[in-house]
Amino acid sequence: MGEVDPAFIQDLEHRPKLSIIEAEGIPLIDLSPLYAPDPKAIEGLVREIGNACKDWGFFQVINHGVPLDKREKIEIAARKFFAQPLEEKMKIRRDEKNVVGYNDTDHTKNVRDWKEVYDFLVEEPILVPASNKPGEKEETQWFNQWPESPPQFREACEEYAREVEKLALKLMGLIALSLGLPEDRFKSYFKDQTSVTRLNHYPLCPSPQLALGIGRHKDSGALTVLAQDEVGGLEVKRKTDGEWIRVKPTPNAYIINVADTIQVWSNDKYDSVEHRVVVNSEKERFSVAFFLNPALYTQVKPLEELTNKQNPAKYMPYSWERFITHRLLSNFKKLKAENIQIYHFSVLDNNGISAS
Ligand SMILES: O=C(O)CCC(=O)C(=O)O
Ligand SMILES: [Fe+2]
Repeated sequence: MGEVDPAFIQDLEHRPKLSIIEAEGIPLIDLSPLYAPDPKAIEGLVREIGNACKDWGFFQVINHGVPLDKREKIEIAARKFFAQPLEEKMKIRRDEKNVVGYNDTDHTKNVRDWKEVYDFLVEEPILVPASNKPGEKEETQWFNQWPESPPQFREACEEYAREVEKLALKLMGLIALSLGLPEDRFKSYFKDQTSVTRLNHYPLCPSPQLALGIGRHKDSGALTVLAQDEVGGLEVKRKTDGEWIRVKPTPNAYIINVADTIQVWSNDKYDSVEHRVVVNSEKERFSVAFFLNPALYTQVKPLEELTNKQNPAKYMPYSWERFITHRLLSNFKKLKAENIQIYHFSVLDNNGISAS
């Protein structure tokens, strides 16, 4: 990636501003009560999590229980992997058959992102329909594609994902409690999870005012656990006024965001919030995102306990299989139409995609 190809250039309204607003407001939550259970402390924590989900859709956590050495190991492995020549990385490139692996041509809302990524499934293989055509009968399996080098890359990735998965599931328990539900309310959805871990590399960009590392978007799963390095660049759209707020790097903290599936389960009590990544011309940036996704056979719909006559379901049920296959099979190329979104299943705003 040298000069800025027009494919990367954002429309004027989406270009990053030169002035940065750093996020004082994004809550920093101490999870230590989880590990020294005192019922009173957990109550306070649940309240904090609920408020953060409602007000921001984003928060950072410290004392989260993920060992620092696992994070350091995957960060080193990621740097070594991305530092290899392109032809080496292209050996494990993602395509319509192998939906996880390396890619350097992701588009978000039809503009190319200034980044390269490596994805792997947390549980594999996953048995899926061979295409996202309606009525597809043929099945195929999704597998991880591991690079030959650097050595210990696979081990670093797998160990990291196991630890972050525990944190993600604990957070789902706290979120359930914050919605007035039993702690294990969401547990069964993740028994056969389709979670993905993504290594992101944002190279130096000669024109950071024109392009974005990843354009504005919402994550589609349940929640995301993100490790960003010390460079910074993640921006969150503040709910109160729509301003883009920079999330300040906090050493060894994780950034958590509510994603689309929680928005639907909670019947819009918690929103999935837009975010994006600004790149820079002096420092390359790395991040690791763990997307906690439900099982393929999940029918995503507002939880019955959270809906009633006064507050009817705002979404029609939709199949996670359909949603994720659509996203994974299309996210590496320019689309003619907008990608699948939860509002396509909104009861009020259904513009034609049937919820099968
Ligand atoms: O790199 C980051 O800080 C965020 C990446 C992100 O939002 C994503 O991969 O969905
Ligand atoms: Fe994201």
